[in-house]
Amino acid sequence: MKKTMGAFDHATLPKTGILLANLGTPDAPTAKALRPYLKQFLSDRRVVEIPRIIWWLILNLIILNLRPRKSAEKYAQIWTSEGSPLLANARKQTALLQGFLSQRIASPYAVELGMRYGNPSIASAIAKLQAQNCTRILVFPLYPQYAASSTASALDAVWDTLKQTRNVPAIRTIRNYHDHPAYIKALADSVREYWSINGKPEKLVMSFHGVPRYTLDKGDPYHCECHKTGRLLAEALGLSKDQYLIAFQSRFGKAEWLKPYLAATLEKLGKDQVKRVDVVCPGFSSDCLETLEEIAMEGKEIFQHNGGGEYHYIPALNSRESWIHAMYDIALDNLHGWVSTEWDAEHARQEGLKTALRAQALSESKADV
Ligand SMILES: C=CC1=C(C)c2cc3[nH]c(cc4nc(cc5[nH]c(cc1n2)c(C)c5CCC(=O)O)C(CCC(=O)O)=C4C)c(C)c3C=C
Ligand SMILES: [Fe+2]
Ligand SMILES: [Fe+2]
Repeated sequence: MKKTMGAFDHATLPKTGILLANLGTPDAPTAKALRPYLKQFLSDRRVVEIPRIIWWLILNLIILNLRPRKSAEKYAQIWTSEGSPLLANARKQTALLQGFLSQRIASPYAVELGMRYGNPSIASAIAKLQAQNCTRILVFPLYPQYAASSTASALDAVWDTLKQTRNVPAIRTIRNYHDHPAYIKALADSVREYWSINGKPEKLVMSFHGVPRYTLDKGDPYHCECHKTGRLLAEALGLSKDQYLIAFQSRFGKAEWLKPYLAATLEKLGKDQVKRVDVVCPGFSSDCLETLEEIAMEGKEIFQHNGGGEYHYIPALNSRESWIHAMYDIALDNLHGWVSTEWDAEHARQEGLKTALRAQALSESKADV
């Protein structure tokens, strides 16, 4: 009989898998590639919560006819020789974390990247981890602040995949790390480094991806977690309350989203003739369409069109060493009992396990089934 992915095998040692989960991106900056990506994204009930029939009509009759072309034009402006910045950055983070862990974790482990929408899918990442005999998986969403539309949606994709799996691994999930000291330090380091090269602004704007206002009313902690990250980053940078602002970007649709909107904030700062504004996006672990086009290009246009002075976008954490270090710290906080950092003890444990497995396989191969 054909064995399924991740099928039990007596003779192999179990590993711990780390599944880095991010949002995903289209395969190409074209309307043809944008259509299935947007269809998958915007059909997610965690992302759009309005009644299905009404939304089905709006999505299929209006949005999927107009948005793919418009979004493709935006993606074309930020696409690189390595493809989508979000995917290229997430791949680098995966490889760097894998390398970083190899110097610190003595137990067998594997790291894979899965995207909630598009490729490589979360299902393909889980299949790769299971093929490497990972019997335990830590799901690490690359969203520091929890939102149902990002974090919970990534977890939905994990459960949906596991529903179709016989030999389900043990699962742990990281809910958030908006106030983790290593994450805040990585953010503060990146801003300080930017300022040491480019000088300081009159105002620092911390811009987070928006979500509909009703999600806050229904109990989503995202708004509060963004504010806490903002406050901790300001404290780490020694900023007073009048030196920084928190705003929310990327409003989608007609409903009210979290306020203040970034566009209105930049418009006001421009009208107030602020001499220099820097914008940082602490919620995005990788640069992507939302930072490189909406913040670095559109934001600059809004600020300066309204009379503002210099405008700087401070890059996302991407593959900064302090961020890879923070990813390691956050992962390790959630891997207690699953991995060891003590090489000699772990080596002895692995040798013992191998011997026990060999003996067990031998005795079971002799036993009647
Ligand atoms: C913090 C992370 C994110 C949350 C929360 C989030 C919510 C959310 N997004 C949309 C609609 C769109 N977002 C789009 C792009 C996009 N969104 C995030 C992150 C979060 N979204 C990222 C990192 C990106 C960029 C992806 C890339 O390829 O670079 C898009 C697609 C682009 C476009 O057509 O504008 C849409 C659409 C909603 C409705 C929502 C919460 C309800
Ligand atoms: Fe989004
Ligand atoms: Fe956007």
